[in-house]
Amino acid sequence: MREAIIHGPEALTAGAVPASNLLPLRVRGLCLTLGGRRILNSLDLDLGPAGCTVLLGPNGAGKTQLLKVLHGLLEPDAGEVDWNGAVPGQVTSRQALVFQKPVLLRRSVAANVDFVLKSRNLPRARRHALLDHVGLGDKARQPARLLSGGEAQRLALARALATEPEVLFLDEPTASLDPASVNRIEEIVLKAVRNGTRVILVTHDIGQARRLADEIVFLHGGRVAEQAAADRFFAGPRTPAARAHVSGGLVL
Ligand SMILES: Nc1ncnc2c1ncn2[C@@H]1O[C@H](COP(=O)(O)OP(=O)(O)OP(=O)(O)O)[C@@H](O)[C@H]1O
Repeated sequence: MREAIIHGPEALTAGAVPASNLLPLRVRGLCLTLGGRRILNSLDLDLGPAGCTVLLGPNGAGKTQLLKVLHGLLEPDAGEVDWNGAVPGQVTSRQALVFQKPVLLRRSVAANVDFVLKSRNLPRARRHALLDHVGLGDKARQPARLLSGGEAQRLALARALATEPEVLFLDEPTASLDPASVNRIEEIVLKAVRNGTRVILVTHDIGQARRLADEIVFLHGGRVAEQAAADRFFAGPRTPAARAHVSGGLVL
């Protein structure tokens, strides 16, 4: 388990957010059908107030679709999503979602951040600190389309952090990045968690899950098959599907 969340001077310089009022999250009986197939099947989930929850599960388990439903981008067929008394559509602006393939404007790095700041009526002066925070301070004038994959992902994170989200959803933020880029992004994520942002992250990288997670949620068959503190989970998953997944086996 990582160290406790710090609300200290570092938090003030790196875009601290106050402890979220959006948690706890309570999900009951969530059902989602896409293309005639049941993706989420009476899924129940409870998330506590702080830290980093990592969603694990085989390809097609429904991790991305679950993030979209929690963030209010997809309407479920049935079930209840309760962000501490609010439905997803009411709280989308207090959350941010970063996709595996970041969606960036075909403008400069700086303009990408400015766009988000302006849309939220936040001071443009914050841009400098945000780009420094993600290690892109020297690339502000560069067109975003010329960034490497890791740099583009860090710009996407800067844009997400610019809104000071209470909840940050990250969908495979380091897929296909080299180890140095993975490290840099993990550092940014850890800082966000320390600063009080509630992080919900999808990954297939078991090492990353061990490094970042306070808690693991394992999805299988459209449901939460297992949920446990990360230490407990990695000491020995209790379900056969999670055991197979962690050990690299085929999950049926
Ligand atoms: N618009 C759609 N229409 C039909 N099926 C869809 C649609 N979007 C997603 N799906 C299906 O929903 C299932 C769950 O998709 P999802 O992307 O949530 O999986 P995942 O757990 O994130 O997988 P991966 O680990 O491969 O990213 C997949 O079988 C996918 O093909």
